[in-house]
Amino acid sequence: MSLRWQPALLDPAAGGGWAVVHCQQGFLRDANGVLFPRDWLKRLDLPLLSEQGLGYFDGDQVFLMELAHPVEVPDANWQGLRQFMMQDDDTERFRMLGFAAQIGTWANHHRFCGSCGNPMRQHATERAMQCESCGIHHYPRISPSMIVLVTRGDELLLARSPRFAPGVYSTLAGFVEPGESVEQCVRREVHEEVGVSIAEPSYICSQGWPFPHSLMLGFHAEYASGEIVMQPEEIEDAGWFSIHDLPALPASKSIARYLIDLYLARRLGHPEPVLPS
Ligand SMILES: NC(=O)c1ccc[n+]([C@@H]2O[C@H](COP(=O)([O-])OP(=O)(O)OC[C@H]3O[C@@H](n4cnc5c(N)ncnc54)[C@H](O)[C@@H]3O)[C@@H](O)[C@H]2O)c1
Ligand SMILES: [Mg+2]
Ligand SMILES: [Zn+2]
Repeated sequence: MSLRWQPALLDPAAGGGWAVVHCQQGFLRDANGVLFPRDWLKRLDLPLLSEQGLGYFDGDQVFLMELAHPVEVPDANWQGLRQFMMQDDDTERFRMLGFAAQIGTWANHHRFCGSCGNPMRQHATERAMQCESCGIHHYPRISPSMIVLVTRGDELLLARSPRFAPGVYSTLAGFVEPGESVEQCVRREVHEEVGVSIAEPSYICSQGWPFPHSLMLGFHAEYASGEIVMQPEEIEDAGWFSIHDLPALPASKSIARYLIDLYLARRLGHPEPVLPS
């Protein structure tokens, strides 16, 4: 099956095509969706920070207009990326918007060179920003992060961050630090966040996660030793939950939920879930 959304490097100097409009607050949408005729948008007085060629949706060229702040457009409103994820059954559209949000945020944050302070411009043949003065390149930022389901037989170790929706418990996650392997990160983060030690973690699968630019590397690990000691600030509550009595869980499109559902399916002999790509 061919995918409806295909990223590609398009020249923003060319006219025509469709555009999504993004700023820190989300995407512009109207009754027709998130794609607007690009030439029509160009006639509006938009606070444009950057314009990027993104790729093809259903074979049509799609560009991104990254704005400094949200503006009022008649019969349109702004919607955050998380809302699209929660509402959208159209996973291809969410993939496009996740890509657009990451490229937009990156382009916004690389308008000036971090080395010499001069303006940056888009590289002609690569997805990169290049300094006009010192020549340094900046590629889109991706942050590798581990996510792990720790289990003890029929029990799952789940935790709450103060950022979660009320009542929701999830698997443990954390950013990989320079110089460490993902497996070392799994052990370190589990120890930092809940104080327990684990057996050798096994890799399950990965998921690009555009909040804001993570690559989630998903693991399973059996508990080895130690009592739960919660990390102040990061972890609001943590505990062992029976597979027969689980709390509210993360959104079904997340790898966190997939790792939990996969363990339950294997434990209970049910069909295995599929992680939405
Ligand atoms: N897809 C999923 O199912 C899922 C589930 C949980 C978490 N996540 C994602 O995993 C990532 C990491 O999880 P976490 O928030 O628990 O991380 P974490 O445990 O490492 O702690 C977060 C803290 O790390 C620091 N931080 C922020 N960005 C960083 C970076 N790029 N590198 C190093 N440190 C940074 C900040 O102080 C932040 O408050 C986040 O992007 C989060 O959105 C995804
Ligand atoms: Mg964490
Ligand atoms: Zn420079």
